[in-house]
Amino acid sequence: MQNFLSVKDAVDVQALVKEALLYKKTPYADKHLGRNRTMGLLFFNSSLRTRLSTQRAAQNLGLELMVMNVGQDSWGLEFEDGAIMDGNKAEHIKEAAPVIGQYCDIVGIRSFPGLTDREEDYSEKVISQFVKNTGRPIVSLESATRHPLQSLADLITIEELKTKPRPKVVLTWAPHVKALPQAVPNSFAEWMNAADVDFVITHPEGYELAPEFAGNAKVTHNQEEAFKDADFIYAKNWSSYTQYGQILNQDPSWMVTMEKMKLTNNAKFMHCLPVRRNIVVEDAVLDSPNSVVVQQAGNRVWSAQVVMKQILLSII
Ligand SMILES: CCC[C@H](NC(=O)CCC(=O)O)C(=O)O
Ligand SMILES: NC(=O)OP(=O)(O)O
Repeated sequence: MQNFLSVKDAVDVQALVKEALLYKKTPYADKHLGRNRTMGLLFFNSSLRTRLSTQRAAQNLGLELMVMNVGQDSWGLEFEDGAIMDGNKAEHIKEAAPVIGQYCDIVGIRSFPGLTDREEDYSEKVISQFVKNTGRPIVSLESATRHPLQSLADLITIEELKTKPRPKVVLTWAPHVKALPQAVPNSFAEWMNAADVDFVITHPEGYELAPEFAGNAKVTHNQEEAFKDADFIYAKNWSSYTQYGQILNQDPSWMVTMEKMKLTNNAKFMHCLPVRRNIVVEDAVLDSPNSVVVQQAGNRVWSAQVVMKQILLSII
């Protein structure tokens, strides 16, 4: 595995899930693998789960770690080719990336989209410049359009909790107070489309995901219809892709409630976190035994660990 940017970097998704579940039973089985190797984690944006789970996974593999908040701990970075750097950015990615590659054997990058220029965001300008200039394997810690470590953890959770060979999995849009990226739903959709599940996406009009991500999913604007007989409900807010970065709808009737969960087949409730209680989902659902958001977050360790193992095997 050269980089981990999307589901396309997972040669065998089911094998990756099985390896991750094995790590869950034997977390220190490969404690030697990362000896004398260093992983750098660069955050352009906030994080709790990704920051901590990736560090834990690295420790389980014997990797040394460096963590940096780009722009706060380090210099502001310029990504424009040919830029005349007379503003507030002191360093160009063409220097920063190869220098980071001098210190780290693997580099993780979190960089959210700007949500103003769709072409720029969907060209994955930031992470692709790190791939081009670092000279080391790059692991996405959530990029402008995807969050693969989250999606792998989501699939691990569904695999360990499903009660039938092909569960019905519903990705539902929910309201939010801010314009959020499409990265988590995009990524969840492409991993579900690569898995053996009955996948349904439900959202109000105007929130269609890019076709490359929605793939063959069934899409409906009728949330109650989507919830019927569902085995997993995955809630997430995202801003419009078609009217890029816009909040078109904050209709509270799309919030996930116990009443809606009663339409399902005793479904488990999933969310990547952080979640806005009583905006995205009501307290009663999150506080119910059907919420698996903490177990799901715990699986981020095994998701990161199995990916880092594959990357280490490609560089040793
Ligand atoms: C893992 C999710 C990260 C991010 N979430 C947020 O930015 C939520 C911020 C908020 O609720 O204020 C997102 O939606 O992509
Ligand atoms: N789900 C997730 O990636 O959480 P953080 O943004 O806290 O890392």
